[in-house]
Formats: sequence, structure tokens, C-alpha cells
Amino acid sequence: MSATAHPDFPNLFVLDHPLIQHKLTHMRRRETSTRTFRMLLREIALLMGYEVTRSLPLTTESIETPLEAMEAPVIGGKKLVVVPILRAGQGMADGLLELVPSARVGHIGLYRDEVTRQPVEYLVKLPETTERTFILVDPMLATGHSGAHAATVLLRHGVPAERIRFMALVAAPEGVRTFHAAHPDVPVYVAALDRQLNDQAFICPGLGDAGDRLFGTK
Ligand SMILES: O=P(O)(O)OC[C@H]1O[C@H](OP(=O)(O)OP(=O)(O)O)[C@H](O)[C@@H]1O
Ligand SMILES: O=c1cc[nH]c(=O)[nH]1
Ligand SMILES: [Mg+2]
Repeated sequence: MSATAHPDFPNLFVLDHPLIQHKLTHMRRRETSTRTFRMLLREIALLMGYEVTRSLPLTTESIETPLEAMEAPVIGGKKLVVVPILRAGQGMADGLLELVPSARVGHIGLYRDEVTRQPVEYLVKLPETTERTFILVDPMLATGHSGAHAATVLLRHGVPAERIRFMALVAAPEGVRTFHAAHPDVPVYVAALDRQLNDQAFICPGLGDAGDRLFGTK
């Protein structure tokens, strides 16, 4: 898998691996059950995590194989932080944590006000931020206001933009524009860039309400 920047959006990476695309198609189907939706979201996050973590710093440690001593590569620096935007981000965080079990976890709770479409913040709980890389996760980047708000929360807590990555499943062009207008230096990784938002600010074709489908609410 390779991550090439999208021609229209220099800091957007669409991860087009066949396994990711196939699983996403199942998630989009109207008839897919909550159980399957949840399982697929975790699996896709794990696959995407492989690319999103590519720039983690490597260092070496002295180890002994059964045959001899060697300097072997290990991930250096402080522990990574995975930050789901609640609720739906939790389903992606689970997949990333399977890949990096020692990661720290922060939470940012937001919901979209149905009238204004602006995010309402109800929870922020983050680990110590010094020198750590933060991966924000949320399946949907629709208007982009929730994602941009969450990245601003990290900046407010002292995390510089160059140590933040945003991982989503499906984005709308409007959302990518809004996110990058606010945070041009934060790379965004997605499985798909869909056509547009509808008049309810839902992504089309999209997959519906990710939180409701993940948790079986509604
Ligand atoms: O890009 P935006 O237009 O801001 O929309 C995207 C946000 O909407 C959804 O959350 P929602 O508000 O439905 O909360 P939930 O996860 O609790 O369902 C989604 O998980 C994003 O956080
Ligand atoms: O399409 C959308 C837009 C916002 N939130 C969702 O869950 N889905
Ligand atoms: Mg929702």
C-alpha cells in the first residue's frame, strides 16, 4: 500500500488498498448489521493504521538472537496517542489499538448540533502531551467542523500540528477543505473521498450515521 497525496488536496491521502475498499463497500450497504459494521470498522482502522503510522521514528536496541548480538530496530520516542472523537471514533480506535497495544488513549466527545451543524464539546480527556504523536480518529469528515474542532483542542493542549494526524473512513470534499483551511499542516488519511454533502450535511453516497450504525442507536 502506498499513500499518495490526492491531486486536488495536497495533504489528503486516500488509502486505496483493495482490502480496505472491499470492506468499506460492505459497511456502506444499508442491510449490513451493527455487528458486521463494528467488526469491519475495526478491521479497516487496523489496515489504515499501517500507513498512518509509517512516519513513526525508529531507533535501535541491542538484543541477542539465539545466534548473536545485534542492533535491532524498535519504535523510538514517547508512546503514541490515539484520540477517538466520540462516539463513532471509538470504533476506529479499537482497530488502531490492536496494531499498537501500548498506545495511550485520549478522548474528545463531540456531537453535531442538528440545527447549526456545529460541534458541541462534552468531554476532553488527554494524556500528557509532550513529544507525543497524536492520531485523531473519526469515521466521518462531513462538514469538517468536528474534525477541525478536535485538532484545535489538541493544539490548545500544546500538541503542535506536525505531531497530529487525522484518520477518517469517508470524507466529503467540503469537509477536507474546511479541515485544511483550519489545519493545513495536519495530514488527513481516508479510505474514500465521496461526492458531496446533502442538505442535511450527510455524506453522499456515504454510509449513513456512523455512530448510530456502530452502536445500534436509532
Ligand atoms: O464533519 P462534521 O459535519 O462535523 O460531521 C462529522 C461528525 O458527525 C458524526 O458524529 P455525531 O455528531 O453524529 O456524533 P456521534 O458520533 O455521537 O454519533 C461523526 O462521527 C463526526 O464526529
Ligand atoms: O454522513 C454523515 C455525516 C455526519 N455524520 C455521520 O455519521 N454521517
Ligand atoms: Mg452520529
